[in-house]
Amino acid sequence: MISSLGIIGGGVMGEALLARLLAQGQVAATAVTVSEPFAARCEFLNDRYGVRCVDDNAEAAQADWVLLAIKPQVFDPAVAGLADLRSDRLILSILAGVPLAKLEAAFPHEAVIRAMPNTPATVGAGVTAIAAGQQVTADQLSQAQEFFAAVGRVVTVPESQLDAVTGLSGSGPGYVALIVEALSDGGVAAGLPRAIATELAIQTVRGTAELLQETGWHPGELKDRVCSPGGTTIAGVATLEQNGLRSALIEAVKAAALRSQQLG
Ligand SMILES: NC(=O)C1=CN([C@@H]2O[C@H](COP(=O)(O)OP(=O)(O)OC[C@H]3O[C@@H](n4cnc5c(N)ncnc54)[C@H](OP(=O)(O)O)[C@@H]3O)[C@@H](O)[C@H]2O)C=CC1
Ligand SMILES: O=C(O)[C@@H]1CCC=N1
Repeated sequence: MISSLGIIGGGVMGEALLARLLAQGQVAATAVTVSEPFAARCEFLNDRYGVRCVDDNAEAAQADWVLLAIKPQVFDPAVAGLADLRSDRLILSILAGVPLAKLEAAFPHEAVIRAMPNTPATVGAGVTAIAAGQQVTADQLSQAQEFFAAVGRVVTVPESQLDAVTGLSGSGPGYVALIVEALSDGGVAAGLPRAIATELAIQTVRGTAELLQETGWHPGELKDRVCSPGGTTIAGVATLEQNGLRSALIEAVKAAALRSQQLG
């Protein structure tokens, strides 16, 4: 159980993590302080989750655990003055691109973890990659793994891989949402009602992911199993290849990884 948690930035990801940590009993609402400049948002978080929400980052940063969930672009002003408040906190950052060196320079006396979760965290189906800073003990690393396990799977990676993680799984839900929307559009173009087309698209993506995960099949093997000789799927696959689906996705991950580097 987390003794006290401060969340700096009560936006999409701050709320996603908060909601799941509360639901999993990893922290009590009375032990959480969120700092968030947007008053209406603060009121919402307070009403919905029973946590204290303030517009002063220094208040949230008094906690034993501090989760940085602000945009990378406001990192410097958001953490200014927070280093000297305490010297024994565990600092967790989910900021895209911001490297451990910069985080450790901002919190020089403390253990810092850089992490990259993703939005399916909202429903406990996320995946988070984490990398530990120089002052993190084995105990703190396993506590951080448990923290992010509240929102899905956790992998530990060298920090050098975190921008690539950001390009793939951090940003990936955006790509998959686009794919689902396009599949639904295709269904509508082929004559389906929109609601049915979207339901079929979502369940197809979900079922395919579950099948791959449960069987451990290589994705190519699954593709081969779906393609009947001279059938429908190979006609669709050939069209995807002509239109560059694979290279579009590869380039998307590379572009997002590069952008993550630039944000740091
Ligand atoms: N969205 C995603 O899928 C993922 C995001 N991330 C990372 O998580 C972080 C947060 O992203 P996300 O939740 O999407 O962003 P949001 O914009 O939804 O959340 C950031 C929150 O921080 C608030 N804020 C702005 N300035 C300050 C400040 N100086 N002090 C305290 N709070 C401030 C914002 O308020 P206001 O709106 O009023 O400006 C906003 O509510 C980013 O660093 C991002 O890289 C990581 C993984 C996935
Ligand atoms: O788009 C972004 O910058 C953030 C980081 C990963 C997902 N969303």
